[in-house]
Amino acid sequence: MNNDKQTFSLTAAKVAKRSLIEEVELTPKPGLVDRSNTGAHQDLTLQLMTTSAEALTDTFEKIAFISYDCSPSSSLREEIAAIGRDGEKRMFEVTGGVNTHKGAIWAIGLLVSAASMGKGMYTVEENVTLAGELARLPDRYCPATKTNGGNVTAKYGVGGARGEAQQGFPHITQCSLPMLKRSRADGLTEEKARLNALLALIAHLDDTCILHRGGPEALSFAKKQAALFLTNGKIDYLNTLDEDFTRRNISPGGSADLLAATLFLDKIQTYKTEDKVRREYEYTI
Ligand SMILES: CC(C)(COP(=O)(O)OP(=O)(O)OC[C@H]1O[C@@H](n2cnc3c(N)ncnc32)[C@H](O[C@H]2O[C@H](COP(=O)(O)OP(=O)(O)OP(=O)(O)O)[C@@H](O)[C@H]2O)[C@@H]1O)[C@@H](O)C(=O)NCCC(=O)NCCS
Ligand SMILES: Nc1ncnc2[nH]cnc12
Repeated sequence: MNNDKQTFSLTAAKVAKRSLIEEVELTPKPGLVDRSNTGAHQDLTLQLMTTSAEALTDTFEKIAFISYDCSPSSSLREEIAAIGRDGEKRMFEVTGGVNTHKGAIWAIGLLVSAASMGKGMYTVEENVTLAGELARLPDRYCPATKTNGGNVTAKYGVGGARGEAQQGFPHITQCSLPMLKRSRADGLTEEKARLNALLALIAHLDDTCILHRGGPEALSFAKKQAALFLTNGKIDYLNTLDEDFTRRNISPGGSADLLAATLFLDKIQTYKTEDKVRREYEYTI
């Protein structure tokens, strides 16, 4: 039993880290850091994002470990929040104060917890439902600090990262995951399937990162351009979008986080079926 708990916790953490790295390496992404450029960011690099992802493995492992075979409860919510905040601290330490993965720690942290509650056996629907339940529980120790997301959610009446989780990640279940699966079923490469999934998120998400930088006009521009890409589907068009987003200082950082969360959910599904040797080999990287 303890062995299973340790194995799953380590596996979930490695899957989480890998999902973060796959997200940042996916290229070309509009306005975001990728293998070609740093998009609309002056303080982020591919190396910094990778270092940040690697430093977070331990956070995800701890979250999985304390959640294993549990049910959502106020005490679990508060324990996870404390580990998540330590993770944010670690992220800021290794990045020299740059916010690389705050939204991802939140979203993937909750999903790691849910997956671990089900010992890796739950479906995507069960995982997002439990993660949502956990996110709706109060956290008495949440500091009342002002955040970019907090400012724009109040100003424009959008749900932001907190709302997305509390509603059970509707943009993952209704946009990115179906798009990822449909694109694979249509025979597209894995890279193109992931780009489609990202653009499906950008086309629909009220991303507080975009709102904070450019207000509703920037958000509406990003959504329209992403929807256009999904109808025309040409990779070249993504390079044009990358230039446009970067020039306008648009960064769909929330969509990037949710893409990583989508990849996590997609991969963790195979835990129950994959043979152990292959799994341990694959998740070592
Ligand atoms: C619930 C929290 C995530 C806190 O949320 P809040 O909205 O108050 O805080 P923010 O600091 O603004 O972080 C939210 C980040 O979430 C991403 N995001 C945005 N919109 C959405 C959305 N609709 N759905 C899901 N996720 C979304 C986004 O992350 C990306 O942007 C980050 C860069 O943002 P920022 O620092 O603002 O950067 P710049 O634009 O460059 O700003 P300046 O330089 O101009 O200042 C980057 O991380 C991207 O990945 C949002 O930024 C959560 O933190 C919380 O409450 N935690 C407590 C601990 C806890 O309970 N944990 C439990 C689970 S572990
Ligand atoms: N690839 C990326 N570029 C910029 N911000 C991000 N936040 C999460 N992933 C990101």
